[in-house]
Amino acid sequence: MSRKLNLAVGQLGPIQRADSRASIVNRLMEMMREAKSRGAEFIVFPEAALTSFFPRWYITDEAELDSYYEAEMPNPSVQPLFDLAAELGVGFYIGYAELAVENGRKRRFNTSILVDGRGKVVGKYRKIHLPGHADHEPDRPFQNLEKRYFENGDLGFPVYELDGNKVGMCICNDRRWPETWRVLGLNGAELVCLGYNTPMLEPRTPQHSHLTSFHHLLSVQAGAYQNGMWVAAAAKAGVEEGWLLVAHSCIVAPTGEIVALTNTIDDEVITATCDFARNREIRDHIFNFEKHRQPHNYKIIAE
Ligand SMILES: NC(=O)N[C@@H](C(=O)O)c1ccc(O)cc1
Repeated sequence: MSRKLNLAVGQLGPIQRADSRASIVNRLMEMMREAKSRGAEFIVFPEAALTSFFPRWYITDEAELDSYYEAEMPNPSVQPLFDLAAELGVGFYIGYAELAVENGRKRRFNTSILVDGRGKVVGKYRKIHLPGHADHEPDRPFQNLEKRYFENGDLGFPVYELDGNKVGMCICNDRRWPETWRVLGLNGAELVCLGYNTPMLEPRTPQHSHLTSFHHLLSVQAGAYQNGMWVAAAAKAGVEEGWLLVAHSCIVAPTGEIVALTNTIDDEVITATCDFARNREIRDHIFNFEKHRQPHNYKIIAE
């Protein structure tokens, strides 16, 4: 019998600046309960799922900036979500802004974790491709200051054993880069979890704004197909602090087919059964890496 995972994606509607961590954690818990009632064993939540997407603002006050980060994970405000995961036996992926102190230095990362069905953290990823800019650009309608507020991730693209399945992670802008998916594929991922906050308006290339959803799905479907992996992609969607974020959270099969897709811009749960035998249909044939890859011709992409 093939190995299967009943999977959910928990799309979040917007989080406004004034929303408390407790109210957000309640929304996540409600979606986790719904996922469980629909038979799911694992749920994927968005990038920066505990706060409004603060890189849209130029923040000069350090204490204010720190208030968007988690210095520990779990911490008292998110502990109820971990407790519920253990109670229901539902693991999860979640993104958050991480504040770490390493060798006496404050470090900031755009981070995600994998939590198993016992409520235990089994893996961490720090976003590698940071979009945007490091300096205030006052002519923009909103900022995209990820290069100011985060360091590039330093953990590579690890793949973790999670309740018997091989699971990798990436975050938002990472999905646009084929290298992300290929490295995860080479590392053995069977399922990749992805959270994102993507504004519909492209301030520097407004002629692409109507393509935002297309580019999102194009990237995720290509990543899944070209590496024979399942992908679960969770948006923070809807009108957040006045700006519309793309929705279209989805579960994509190793064939590149969308098997579940949200149809709102609010909190919404979608589910699908991942049959890991389907990965082999791709990886044993059209994308059989051992047989068909030609890495000596690819050196330029890693230089
Ligand atoms: N959180 C992210 O990485 N978001 C980026 C993305 O979706 O690639 C993104 C894209 C366009 C923007 O104008 C701002 C941010």
